[in-house]
Amino acid sequence: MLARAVPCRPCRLTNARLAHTLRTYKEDPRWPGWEVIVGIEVHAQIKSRTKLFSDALTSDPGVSHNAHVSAFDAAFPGTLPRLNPICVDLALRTAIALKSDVQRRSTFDRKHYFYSDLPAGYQITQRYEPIARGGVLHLSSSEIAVGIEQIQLEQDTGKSTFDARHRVSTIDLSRAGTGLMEIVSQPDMRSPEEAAEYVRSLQALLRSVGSSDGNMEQGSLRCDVNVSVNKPGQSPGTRCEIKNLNSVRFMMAAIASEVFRHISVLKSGESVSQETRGFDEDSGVTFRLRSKEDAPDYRYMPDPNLPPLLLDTTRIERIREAMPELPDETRARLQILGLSRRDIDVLTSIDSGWEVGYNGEIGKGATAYFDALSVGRDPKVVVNWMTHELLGQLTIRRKTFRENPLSLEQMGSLIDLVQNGVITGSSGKTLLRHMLDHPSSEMPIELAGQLSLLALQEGDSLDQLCAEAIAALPEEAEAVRRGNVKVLNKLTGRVMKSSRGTADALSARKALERLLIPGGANS
Ligand SMILES: Nc1ncnc2c1ncn2[C@@H]1O[C@H](COP(=O)(O)OP(=O)(O)OP(=O)(O)O)[C@@H](O)[C@H]1O
Ligand SMILES: [Mg+2]
Ligand SMILES: [Mg+2]
Repeated sequence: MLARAVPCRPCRLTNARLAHTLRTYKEDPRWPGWEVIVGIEVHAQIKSRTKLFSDALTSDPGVSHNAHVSAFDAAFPGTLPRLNPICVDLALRTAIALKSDVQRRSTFDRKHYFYSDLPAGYQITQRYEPIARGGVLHLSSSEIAVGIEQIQLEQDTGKSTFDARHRVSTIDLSRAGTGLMEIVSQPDMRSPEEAAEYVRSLQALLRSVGSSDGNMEQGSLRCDVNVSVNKPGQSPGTRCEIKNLNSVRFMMAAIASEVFRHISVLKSGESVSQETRGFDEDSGVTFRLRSKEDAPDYRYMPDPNLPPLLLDTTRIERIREAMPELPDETRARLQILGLSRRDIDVLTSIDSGWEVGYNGEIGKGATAYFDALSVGRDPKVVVNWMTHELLGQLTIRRKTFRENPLSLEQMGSLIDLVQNGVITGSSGKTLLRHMLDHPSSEMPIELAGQLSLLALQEGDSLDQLCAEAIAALPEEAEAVRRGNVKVLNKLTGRVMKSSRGTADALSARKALERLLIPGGANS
């Protein structure tokens, strides 16, 4: 019975995982008669100021070569690792957010291989006893839950670059030793789209807990994708692993290309052999790196310099209590406020920096900005201004939300001016564009005055504009006088145009009626 399923080691089958295994097969028109299974290993760089086992600073992309390297990162003999507690705390935040089972005792192993960007000749990882096991990630825009197999801490490598012109390889150790979390999923995805959704949901989750900035383009999140193909109802096929995919788009293309390759191998009567493959971004196909037979022997062994990591309940509970709101909780809350799914998608997917920093302080995130703006204001009005106007105008200017120059006070006051009829909606938009083009600390009300954008109230100046419109369009005015009120729209349009949007359409229409139809309803 499902509810009684007992977790088993080493990969704990949670109830969610078991329930998911029972997912019904849905035919995909791209590959009718075949079922696709995808499991993903994500390497996420831990957002810590210093490295996993040394005091050297972690680096942003673009930092000069070998700028941040300690003697330990360069594998000087006699240097010893010292575990960075911040990296552990951030991995714990991730584990708790993924409902993973934090292990009270975990250990570190050496994975040996020879490569020029790995000065020690081994990488420290957690092969046998990872920091967390099990867990689940609910995909944001579907009902699907993907099981998590385990989360392990490990070191990143350096970077080697081959300069073909000068025929030299350069080694940059600034990245060497940066903390990574390897998050291994269960094979629970069934299409390239679900894989993409998994990665995006995971990115959102990591950002919300502040444990990684999860940026694939900048290399702070990298994916290895495992793909297999089987006939529906049969057991899973042999998996091939595609290494080091650095964009969601390429990952989807790599999965599709691999699925077609497996199908053609199987159709030709042969069997798929387990391989590690790469993805060629130009041709859009995967290529063989090595087969299972020539897989390297990593000679795993416990690292003798690192004692087991023992975590007491107090430390785990302290972190659990300080957990910020998670993306699915945010979505549920925004839904209750009456926001549409589309608006929620936009708001929560904006690359806006830190929703919540490591110390729990609110950053300049889009949802935090929205939350602060909607205090005392209609959330639907606020989200409209944010998603349609502010984001729209930022996008036109090729700016991200991080570069939004409008303070909360300025944006809030702009919304209030429009809501209270001090400026019209169209003047509000003009003002917003002006404030984006000329960032300053001036408040919108002052700027509206300087730019003559204050709404024309009913009275002399509006009447003046109406009189001018009547003089400019005598035939239309006559038609209205004869009772054809439809033509009022044209005259109203004229007034709006000459007022440069500062006239309110309804007031202008009323004023025109009063001037043209004496004794009419509005006189
Ligand atoms: N039949 C399958 N089809 C697709 N994916 C699978 C299948 N079986 C397992 N997987 C996925 O393969 C991945 C295996 O990752 P794991 O880190 O455990 O081992 P590995 O790839 O052998 O080791 P390494 O970390 O050295 O790459 C998991 O994400 C798992 O979900
Ligand atoms: Mg792995
Ligand atoms: Mg792997």
